[in-house]
Amino acid sequence: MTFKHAGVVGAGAWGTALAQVAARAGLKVTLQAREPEVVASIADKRENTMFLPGVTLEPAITAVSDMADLAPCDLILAVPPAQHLRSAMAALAPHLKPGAPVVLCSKGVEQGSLKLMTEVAAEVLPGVAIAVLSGPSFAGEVARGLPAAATLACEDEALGKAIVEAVAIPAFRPYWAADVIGAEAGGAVKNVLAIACGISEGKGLGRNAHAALITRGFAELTRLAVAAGGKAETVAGLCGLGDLVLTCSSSQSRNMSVGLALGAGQTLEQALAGKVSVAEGVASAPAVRALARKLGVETPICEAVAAILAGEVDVDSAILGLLSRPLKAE
Ligand SMILES: NC(=O)c1ccc[n+]([C@@H]2O[C@H](COP(=O)([O-])OP(=O)(O)OC[C@H]3O[C@@H](n4cnc5c(N)ncnc54)[C@H](O)[C@@H]3O)[C@@H](O)[C@H]2O)c1
Ligand SMILES: O=P(O)(O)OC[C@H](O)CO
Repeated sequence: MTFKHAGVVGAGAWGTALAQVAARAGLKVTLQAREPEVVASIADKRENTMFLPGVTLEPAITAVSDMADLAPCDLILAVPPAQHLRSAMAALAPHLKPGAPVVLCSKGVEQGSLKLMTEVAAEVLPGVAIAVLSGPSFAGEVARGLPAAATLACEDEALGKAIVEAVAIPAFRPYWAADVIGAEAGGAVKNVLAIACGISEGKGLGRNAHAALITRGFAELTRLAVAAGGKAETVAGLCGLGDLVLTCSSSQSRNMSVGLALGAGQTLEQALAGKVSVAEGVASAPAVRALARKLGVETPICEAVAAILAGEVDVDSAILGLLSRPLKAE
């Protein structure tokens, strides 16, 4: 099984960076953008000035507006924000080449339905082979060719390894795993935990608190992934622990940045003002909280983030609440 032509749905920072990777891996790439100005800037300047400025795009990338232009693609990378995956895949469905697999690259849990991305895709694209790409990967670094590694999860081992072969380059190393649920759960929950780490940093709570949040947050992420049907060993890899460490450790993260602003005393509205890019943890926090409750999983840090974002509790009270929890075995 080989692929020649990748279609990328969503030309935000990550969709554009993945288009770069696919082009560098030797694929022809059609990048579908929602914004006409993105299509124009790629055509005119070879640059996505709105979402990934400062990176010259590979000649093999063509930007289009119309989903129908993805009809010849034999491999699809789906990279819209998580809350728009359903509508984007519904728009793609009539144009999807028969047999073309779809790799889900969005990180989040759908509000309302509380569904993971593979569950959403299974509903909108019945019968289509699905894979998940997730891991520690800031788009700007990947697009500039700095080294990164990620998990490429696909239940069908032969297909998963064929996708790995198709998109791998020395500077972007996907590792195959069978466990799609573990891979996507890690990416969804780490965004919520990164907001918590940002709040801690913004409040000046210190490095000890930061390490405790990452570690106890990882316990929450693991519990939720396992309860959802994933495996603990999957989230101990790039798509879970790896991405959690990255996202909780850098102000390059949009999620951590929102937390930093909240911790410094801004309102959520102020923290998000003027941003064209998406901080997925903001939309996913209430869904992660509701999903954890539904599955009977204790996630006190995600609960605290969801409560702060919803305005149910202020930052100081939420921190006090976490520090006052009953002591227990690790
Ligand atoms: N940026 C990264 O470093 C990175 C890395 C890995 C994964 N991701 C994930 O990739 C996904 C996309 O993030 P991004 O960083 O590429 O986006 P972005 O923040 O750079 O851009 C916003 C995206 O949202 C789209 N959008 C806005 N409103 C929309 C609507 N109503 N319907 C459909 N699409 C809409 C825009 O077209 C654009 O593609 C997210 O789930 C994110 O977690 C991002
Ligand atoms: O900027 P963030 O917080 O959306 O994180 C980007 C990627 O998910 C990091 O792997």
